Amino acid sequence: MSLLHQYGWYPHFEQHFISYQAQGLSAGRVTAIQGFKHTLISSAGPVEAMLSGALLNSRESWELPKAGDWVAFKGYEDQGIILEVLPRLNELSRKQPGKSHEKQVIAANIDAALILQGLDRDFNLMRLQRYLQQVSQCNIQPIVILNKKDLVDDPLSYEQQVQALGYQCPVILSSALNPSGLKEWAAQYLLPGRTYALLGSSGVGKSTLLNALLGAPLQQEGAVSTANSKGKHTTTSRQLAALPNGSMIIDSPGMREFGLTLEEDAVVVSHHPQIMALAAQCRFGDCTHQHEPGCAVVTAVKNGDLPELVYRSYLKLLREQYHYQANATEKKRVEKQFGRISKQVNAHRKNRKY
Ligand SMILES: Nc1nc2c(ncn2[C@@H]2O[C@H](COP(=O)(O)OP(=O)(O)OP(=O)(O)O)[C@@H](O)[C@H]2O)c(=O)[nH]1
Ligand SMILES: [Zn+2]
Repeated sequence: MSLLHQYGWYPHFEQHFISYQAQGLSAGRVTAIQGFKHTLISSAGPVEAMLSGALLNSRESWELPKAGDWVAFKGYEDQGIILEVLPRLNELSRKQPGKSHEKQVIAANIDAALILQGLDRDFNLMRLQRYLQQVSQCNIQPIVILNKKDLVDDPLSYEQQVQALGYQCPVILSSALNPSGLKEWAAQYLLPGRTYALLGSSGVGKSTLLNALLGAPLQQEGAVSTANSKGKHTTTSRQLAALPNGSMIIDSPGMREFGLTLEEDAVVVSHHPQIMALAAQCRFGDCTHQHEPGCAVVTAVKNGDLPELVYRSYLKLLREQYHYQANATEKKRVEKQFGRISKQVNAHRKNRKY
């Protein structure tokens, strides 16, 4: 297998690359970015590349190469100039914090996202659900990893709580401190030639996990710079790391700041399987599942058929979405409505005494 195929060179990229190949360009995948320096892996091995001026000046920042992107570049020995980014299969993106219109792409061409939570104080179903929704919206398959299982007596109960959310995704109980257990689930879920994004709050064990999977601490690729008389370390860390079994994990700094904000045009409801299934039975096709008569979602919450947590999380996401989109008057109306719904749910809960 060629080096490119080992790094996830799917037919999709191959097809889009044909015209660039005719122009004498090479293909490479971005494994790390530091400032202007892009480290690529190409069929001839690693290449240090810069963006061409034309690319840099003609594109929005989210269109520029990110970890995991495939690019067409002009090679000069082990250096290169990136001329184009090949169309992405998907992008792990979020809305740019503060800037309401710009999206921020953190990584590209991801087969699955490893969403880590620690079974210590970090465990939070509501937050987990937000990750699940965000990742699903990006068309990326989620895999939940409940790490630090060694810290609790009943790890299975946590797994069941996650399963109850209704996402059809693997839920793995893990301890990053136990390499043999780790290798067992990794062999099952991390496949050669596939790319995984590593997500999770600070301290959940991302580095510990990645190092254990690599079998050695992730090498800092920066060396003492000879060009710099101060001998300052350049600290380029690999952002896309190849594991010994041939799978790849993207653990970029951007991922660690992955705020879970929604895309502006995202339709919240369509990414929760349980709500989606119920919505088909709502009286109105455009039901927002808040105040509408004949809403199957609200009925299911009241009957206890839909976990209240799922519904609360849906309302919260919906409210956030309005927060980004709505003008001031609209916002007030929605806030009021949200207050009313929360009260209803609380009152209902009191009646049912749970
Ligand atoms: N008990 C236990 N501790 C763990 C496990 N995995 C990681 N830890 C510990 O949790 C702490 C944080 O782990 P890291 O791997 O640094 O977490 P991280 O997610 O990389 O954190 P950031 O770099 O801040 O994003 C370290 O002290 C680890 O030794 C686990 O499975 N069980
Ligand atoms: Zn409804």
